[in-house]
Amino acid sequence: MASDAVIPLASSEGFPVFKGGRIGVLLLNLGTPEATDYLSMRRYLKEFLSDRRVIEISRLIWWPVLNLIVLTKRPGPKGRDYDTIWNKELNESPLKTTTRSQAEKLARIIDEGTPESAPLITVDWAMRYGFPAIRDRLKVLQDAGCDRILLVPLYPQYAAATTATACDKAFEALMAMRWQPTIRVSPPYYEDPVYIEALAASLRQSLAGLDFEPEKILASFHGVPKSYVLKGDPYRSHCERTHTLLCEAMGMAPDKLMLTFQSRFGTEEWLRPYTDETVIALAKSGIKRLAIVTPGFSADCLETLEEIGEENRGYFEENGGEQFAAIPCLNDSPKGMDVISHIVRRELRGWIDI
Ligand SMILES: C=CC1=C(C)c2cc3[nH]c(cc4nc(cc5[nH]c(cc1n2)c(C)c5CCC(=O)O)C(CCC(=O)O)=C4C)c(C)c3C=C
Ligand SMILES: [Fe+2]
Ligand SMILES: [Fe+2]
Repeated sequence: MASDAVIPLASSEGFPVFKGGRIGVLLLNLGTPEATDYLSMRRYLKEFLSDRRVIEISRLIWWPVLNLIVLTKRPGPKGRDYDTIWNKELNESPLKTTTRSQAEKLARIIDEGTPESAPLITVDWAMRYGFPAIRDRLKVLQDAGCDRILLVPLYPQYAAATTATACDKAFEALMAMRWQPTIRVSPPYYEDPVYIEALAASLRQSLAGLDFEPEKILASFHGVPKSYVLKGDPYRSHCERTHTLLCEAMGMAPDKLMLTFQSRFGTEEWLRPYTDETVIALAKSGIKRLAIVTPGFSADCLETLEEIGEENRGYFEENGGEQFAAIPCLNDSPKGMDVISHIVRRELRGWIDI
């Protein structure tokens, strides 16, 4: 997507010609393995779980646990989980396919909506872990003449383990640059009316397409250890706010559209209520029809397609539940693209009005 068109800056003889005048928009997401085999999975998990923003416990304790236990035991079974959701056509994970498509569609929206300013904007995408690497795509944008870059972390709710680490990685790359592009970072959008309306519209549409009416709906967000929030991470408050606004937009009480947290890792206590325990408790209490929506994920991924769509479906059915639906994320749907393009347009203001 990076265009070759650059704007050379005038330069006296004997000095380099600089390229500038363009604006880059870099969509950022978490990252994903390159393949599902043991070594690819190990490489991905090693990078991910070596991040101090993700695992905050002392390195003295974590290093042996990671290298001797986690990276020995986890790559195999997790690779098999990824196998069940893998995009076989493109031979990549769904997170990559969707993030690329979001960037391509955003470029088209900018192109079609604003023909005069569009040639000045280059849209690209990168992953915090794995590829395309943030450092490499920043370089591509700079080489394309982008002297101003908007970073767009695709996390509606801020967490140090996601948003901050993506920014850290971008600023780490900037540390090595003599001529740094000017950087803006788009804020978390957990209460943005465009996001809430998109979630509500997508949930309404998905519910209308089901052949059953759920008795309960879970709004399941990725968890973090409770200690991270106690130390000052606003993540839980952001999730609560999204949940409250979604309940209002849907006209549903919070005990009908319930807030839960998924994807626990390790032995520490994570944010509660846990999604899996809630699913089991609801099934055991006689609930027969359940739907789960995952508003914290901008794109479907392992955590939604496999953990919710397969694992939690299994828990529900094994414990007496009968009908289950995993509601798709906003992804690159028209509503999903409304959210991303709305944020990008707003955050570019002052640089360029599109
Ligand atoms: C162990 C600590 C982890 C924290 C803290 C954490 C926070 C966090 N993660 C996401 C979004 C995603 N996580 C994904 C996968 C995933 N997450 C962890 C661990 C933590 N996440 C691991 C080890 C994995 C890999 C799979 C596994 O081994 O279980 C994904 C999916 C990526 C994909 O390829 O599909 C996403 C997305 C958020 C939003 C978040 C904190 C708010
Ligand atoms: Fe995660
Ligand atoms: Fe998971």
